[in-house]
Amino acid sequence: MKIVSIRDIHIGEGVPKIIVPLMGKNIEQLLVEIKTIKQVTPDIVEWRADVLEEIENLEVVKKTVSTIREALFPTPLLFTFRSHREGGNKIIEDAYYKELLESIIQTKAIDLIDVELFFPNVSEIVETAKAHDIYVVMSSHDFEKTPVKEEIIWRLRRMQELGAHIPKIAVMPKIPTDVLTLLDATYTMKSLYADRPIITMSMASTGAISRIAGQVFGSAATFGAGVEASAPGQIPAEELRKMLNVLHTT
Ligand SMILES: O=C1C[C@@](O)(C(=O)O)C[C@@H](O)[C@@H]1O
Repeated sequence: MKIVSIRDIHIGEGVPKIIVPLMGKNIEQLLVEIKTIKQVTPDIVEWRADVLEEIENLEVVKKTVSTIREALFPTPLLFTFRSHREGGNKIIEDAYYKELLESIIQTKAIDLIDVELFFPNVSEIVETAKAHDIYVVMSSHDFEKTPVKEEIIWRLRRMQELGAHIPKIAVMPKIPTDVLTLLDATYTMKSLYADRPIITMSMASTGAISRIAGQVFGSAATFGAGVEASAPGQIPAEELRKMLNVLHTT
């Protein structure tokens, strides 16, 4: 089992790591948000760059990422541009998605980068990330439903084949047993196929249980809300920490 280590954070070992999203629309908002979320001592911070007003201005994005980096260091930083088709905030051209991700990788101001499984040319972005020692969190989101167990496992295994350091999937439950499907797929993946950490979650309040049960079923990290949630069902990071500690120690 490969552990993903960034300074003193070891993903894939011990209690699931708490990832807190940054949702500011501009640098001023982001800096205020950083001050607040530092109080909950996140293990990792995710910058949801698709929320940034000036996302189409590459120079602004690069400047913003280095400001965030400076304000947060040594906390590991995950850069995410969530595409509109997977629940994100902005529609951009595929060519710009690639250019954006590769430019941010080249700044080396981040530790991890989210790359969507269903994006064309994902292998090229993975190669660029690896060449710059940036970890790839490959992701897939289904905001409409929970795919069947085999499909969830197929996607996670495909991410592994494509060289992701951390495969990740988020799905929406329609009924409580959909949450069981996600947990079952997670456990099977973890026990039979995964040779590296994976992250899984079932969204909305029905799925919230999956956000605290990672250590039991095999999800190595969990997203907890800081100032603003980035997906439905996220538990505030402070509460999440307490819940994980209770489950870990008993
Ligand atoms: O992929 C994910 C998971 C997520 O969608 C969630 O459900 O917590 C939140 C996103 O910010 C993150 O990029």
